[in-house]
Amino acid sequence: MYTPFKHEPFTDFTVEENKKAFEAALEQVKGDLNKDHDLLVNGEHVQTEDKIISINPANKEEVVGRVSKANQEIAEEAMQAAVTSFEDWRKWSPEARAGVFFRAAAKIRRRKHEFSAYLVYEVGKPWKEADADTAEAIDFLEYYARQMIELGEGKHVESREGEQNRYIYQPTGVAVVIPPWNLAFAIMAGTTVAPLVTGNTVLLKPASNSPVIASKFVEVLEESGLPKGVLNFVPGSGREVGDYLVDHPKTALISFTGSREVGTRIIERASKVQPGQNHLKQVIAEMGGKDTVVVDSSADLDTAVDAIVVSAFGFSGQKCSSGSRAVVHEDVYDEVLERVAKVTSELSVGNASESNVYMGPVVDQAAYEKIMGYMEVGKEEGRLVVGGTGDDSKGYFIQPTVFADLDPKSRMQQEEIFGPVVCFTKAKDFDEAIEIANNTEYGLTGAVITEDRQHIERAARDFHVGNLYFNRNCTGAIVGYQPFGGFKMSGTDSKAGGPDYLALHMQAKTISEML
Ligand SMILES: NC(=O)c1ccc[n+]([C@@H]2O[C@H](COP(=O)([O-])OP(=O)(O)OC[C@H]3O[C@@H](n4cnc5c(N)ncnc54)[C@H](O)[C@@H]3O)[C@@H](O)[C@H]2O)c1
Ligand SMILES: N[C@@H](CCC=O)C(=O)O
Repeated sequence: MYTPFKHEPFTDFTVEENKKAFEAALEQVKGDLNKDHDLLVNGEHVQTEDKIISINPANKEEVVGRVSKANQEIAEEAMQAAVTSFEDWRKWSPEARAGVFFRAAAKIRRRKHEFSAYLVYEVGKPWKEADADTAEAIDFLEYYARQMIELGEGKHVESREGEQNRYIYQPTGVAVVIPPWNLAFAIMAGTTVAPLVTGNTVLLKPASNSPVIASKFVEVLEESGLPKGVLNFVPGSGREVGDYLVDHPKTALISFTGSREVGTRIIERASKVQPGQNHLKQVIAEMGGKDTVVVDSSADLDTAVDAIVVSAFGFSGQKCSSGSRAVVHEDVYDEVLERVAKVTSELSVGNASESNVYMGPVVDQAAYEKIMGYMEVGKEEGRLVVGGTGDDSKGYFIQPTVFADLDPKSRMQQEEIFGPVVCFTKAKDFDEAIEIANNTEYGLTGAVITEDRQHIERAARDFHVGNLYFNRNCTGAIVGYQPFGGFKMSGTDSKAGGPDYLALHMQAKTISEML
């Protein structure tokens, strides 16, 4: 028997004991940096000459780890292992499979700060963000394992005289999992565990900015009793290994989370039937966002300011759920803008390993240059209110930035910047605010700050996003409470951490038996 699902609590770092424990974990992990990490192919640890060098974005000199890189030959071996091991793994009972992930969750919980410390070093997450990322990873393991047990019997369909009917779920086959670097633990773990616990075998190709945390997770799954070949770890270039696996005729399912550009490319490639392929590939693709916080004239302005700041600058705006647009009713526009600018100018930016830092670096040089490029666009299209500067001499630090008076159709209000930048646009009334909010190609998250019940109902009906929040920020979905996934170009609306998610990794089978 298993206990009911319970969320992993966040750590309160104002408690001295917790702060000390986290400092100790940072110290311990620092001593473990710059080590080699292997591939995992058919249960064998494999090292290659060619490595992904994972760097601390807060300190370019610091190597977090050196991760062996797969090529197409190794990817092929891993694919064969996944195909072979599927025949046994798919027959494991849901309880037996779930048991592996309950054990893994327990191991991660015991070493929670250690995993979070890796996130601090590898992707520059401030303590609280790193802790939340690890907690969400544990939640995904616990939640999906329980869900699989519940789905194990299938769902009820009617039988009738002389005929017994059943409706059961069976795994799809070999899954290729391609996660992003930003929720480097939670999304990587969640998208890996969902296909595994449902009986598929997996090839995990981690993001090149976060292969070390992925390698640590794979180690835990190995120690938790996953049979050889069921999970294969194949870090490598997206274009080389990613394309090879996406195109492979034995690939049955692709679970991708990342940018719109790569996601739509994967959907297109996966739709092409390859020689020797006699099935259609299923694709889950969760992609970018251009998320809006709408502030109504009736809004509580303290709530509005907090919602805009947290949405825009949490993890330096590097979340698909980041609120990079503020659409504010003209009656309160000037006041909200002034107050957001003040709070923004006081946010601390620095090395994420320091406890009091609100915003760490952005993830790498390419991200730094892209975001700094948008600063110039913003100055041309709107008015720079605060921030706009960066420093990449030691790490990739960018000041939190507010632009005002943007045209809703401007590039700043349409393109995903994925950095610490929020752009204000004025709306003459609530209808116009919702129209502006909807007017992007994305449809992932949104928030509305209002005290008006009719406006709540209007937005609930017409604000076209997968995750809509009232009177709070638009980030931080919690497993089981806020199943997460977007509409339009934000993805295939596969709600991660929700009751329908596992079914996307399985095929439903109807069985009818004459009695
Ligand atoms: N909707 C969501 O749930 C969600 C969650 C997190 C991040 N995101 C989005 O992810 C993006 C940021 O993440 P990113 O920079 O890692 O995205 P990305 O698209 O650059 O990379 C995502 C993954 O795809 C791989 N990849 C790159 N090229 C590939 C190819 N040709 N074939 C196969 N795989 C390839 C990368 O190595 C990485 O593992 C943002 O757009 C963000 O909004 C979306
Ligand atoms: N699920 C996360 C966002 C994932 C994308 O980066 C949130 O709700 O903030």
